[in-house]
Amino acid sequence: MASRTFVIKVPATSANIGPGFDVVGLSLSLHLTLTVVQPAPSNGPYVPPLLRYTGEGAAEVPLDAYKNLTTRVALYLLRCHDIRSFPSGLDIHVNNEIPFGRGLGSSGAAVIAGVLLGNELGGLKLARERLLDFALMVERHPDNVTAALVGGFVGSYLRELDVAATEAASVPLSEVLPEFPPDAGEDWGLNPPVPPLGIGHYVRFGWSESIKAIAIIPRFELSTAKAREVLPLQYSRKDLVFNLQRLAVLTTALGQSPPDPELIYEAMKDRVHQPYRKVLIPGLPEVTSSITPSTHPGLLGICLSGAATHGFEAIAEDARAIFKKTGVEIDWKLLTVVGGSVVE
Ligand SMILES: Nc1ncnc2c1ncn2[C@@H]1O[C@H](COP(=O)(O)OP(=O)(O)OP(=O)(O)O)[C@@H](O)[C@H]1O
Ligand SMILES: N[C@@H](CCO)C(=O)O
Repeated sequence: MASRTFVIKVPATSANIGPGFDVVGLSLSLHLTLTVVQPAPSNGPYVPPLLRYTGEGAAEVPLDAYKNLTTRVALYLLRCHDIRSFPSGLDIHVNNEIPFGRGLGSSGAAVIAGVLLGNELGGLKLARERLLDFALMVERHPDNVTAALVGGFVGSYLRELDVAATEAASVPLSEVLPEFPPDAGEDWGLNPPVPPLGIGHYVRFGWSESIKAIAIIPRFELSTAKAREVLPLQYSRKDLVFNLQRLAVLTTALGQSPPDPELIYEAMKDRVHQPYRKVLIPGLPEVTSSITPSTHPGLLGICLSGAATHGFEAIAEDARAIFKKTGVEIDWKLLTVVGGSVVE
């Protein structure tokens, strides 16, 4: 095999879109891009991968391929297919536009980049559905990873697995992606847990081209793990029905042209996660209640992330002013909905 270069491009995502907690996701126009040079096989000594990284997170992300999330996921895929190590002399340049821990799916993108990388390096030719199984062994809620893989406005569910498959899919993350000792090199890791078939299933909804996303990005990180810790384990029937009613309307309403602001604004309300997360994001309740389609024409809905057709700057600047009162500085970006991951 001759030396080859390929590029993996994975979009950012926003999950939940209000009421669709752990169900819906949207791929957005910021990207994690890997440029990979895979040299022709040679008989020389084994050369470990060289990982270089620019952009968001460059100062904190590990550059050891046995510790970095993307390359560990790639290695997991390879080991599940009896390929014990990265090919010799691999050169990976990562350029990342997705800020970490700000609700734009940076970890989901890193995981999807990893499954696509493993698939390419091993020549595995796995179908998208199977790649999703591997991603779901690492990131266990499907909304971000599915939207990052397939692109667009996507709804997904995790299939109810039989007992053996449930056990196989529930192994601790430390067994799926163990911490590699620095010098583990080629011999590490026997029998990684192979994902059951068909864990996640999805459908793509329509998305009206006139709708853009205003990502309001606080200048602090909030890890998904922390944001999940504050959620209750049980909900009332009233709150459950509140969300189901809105989600059912929202999935179609966002695909209609022209979009109906009153319908969408109400359909983006949520009682499952946002009310509990307001303690972690001061200013959120005021932003979601005081910026409305009547005060800000063009606004369609606002959630932990928001959507509009026009009037973007006024919406974002008013959100900035509200957050500022609570001591939170923000940046904002106008993003479009883009296609899924590509390998070129
Ligand atoms: N490109 C990357 N390469 C390596 N590790 C990454 C990369 N992107 C994210 N990570 C890891 O994922 C962590 C962030 O994940 P987390 O799930 O907390 O937030 P998020 O994915 O940005 O937000 P959310 O899931 O709420 O949309 C980072 O701190 C880092 O450890
Ligand atoms: N649905 C998840 C997405 C975060 O990545 C959550 O809200 O915790």
